[in-house]
Amino acid sequence: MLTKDSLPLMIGEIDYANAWPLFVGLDQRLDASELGLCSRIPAELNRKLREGELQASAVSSFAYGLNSKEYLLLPELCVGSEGRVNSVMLFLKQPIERVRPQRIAVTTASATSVNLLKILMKLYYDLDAEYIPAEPVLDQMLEDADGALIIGDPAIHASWRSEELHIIDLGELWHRWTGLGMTFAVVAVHKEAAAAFPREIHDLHQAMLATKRHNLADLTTLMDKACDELGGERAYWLDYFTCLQYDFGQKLREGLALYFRYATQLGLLDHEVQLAFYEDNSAE
Ligand SMILES: C=C(O[C@@H]1C=C(C(=O)O)C=C[C@H]1O)C(=O)O
Repeated sequence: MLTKDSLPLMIGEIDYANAWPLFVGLDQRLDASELGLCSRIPAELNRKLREGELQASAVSSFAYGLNSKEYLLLPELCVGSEGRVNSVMLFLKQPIERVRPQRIAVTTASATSVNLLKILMKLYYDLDAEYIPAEPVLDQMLEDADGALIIGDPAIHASWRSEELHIIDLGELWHRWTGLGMTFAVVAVHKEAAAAFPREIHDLHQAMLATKRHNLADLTTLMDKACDELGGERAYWLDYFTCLQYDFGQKLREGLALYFRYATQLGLLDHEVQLAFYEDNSAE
């Protein structure tokens, strides 16, 4: 049970550049006695939120689907794309039109993208592959597989040095197939935390919206940080942060609802998922 001793609430931050617009500078907008941040890869955040070590977190959209009865979505916040995402990519030794991959190594960091890959392989390509969970190290993954799914910063680095490989950008393929956006990550809050700490969750939501607006209004800070910490050119990062979408608009919500329907149809989820949003009652 959550009590006043539960403060500060712990909030999960995705440890990849794709989530920076929602998190860079966020700590300065939070009261540290109310809210603290914990930065991890998505799979760890998914687990920590489920087990109650975190009260709210950016998580894989698929993790929201698994636990949708316990979670609420914070409105107007997500990591998605309507087209190329540039960091959720399948690296293939042979073009898929020529050789159908039988064994695909998939990063253990992801939940959304691994299941998106399964959906695309089955329903778009009519292909039953074997999926082998693996650390996201391209060369190792390809030692014993026809393809490798990698997400986040490791995918960006892999894409810079994979000339001989054939790359499928999953955001782009999803958009070409469905005409919709794809939502890779959402910000979910435990229903119990939203009920017990309405003011703190209100503050978190407002701080994240303000952080997002500030970071996207001028991408200079994020581009410089990315060049310093991850390498590459400013032009690359300008394109990267411009392709990504953070507002969870209609095309991304519709895309996510369709993704959940396909996941249920294929038995990747054992229930239907409705998107349920947090409503700010903090003023009552
Ligand atoms: C856009 C991306 O989305 C990420 C993909 C996730 C997943 O597949 O579970 C989780 C969080 C997102 O930040 C990326 O990895 O680059």
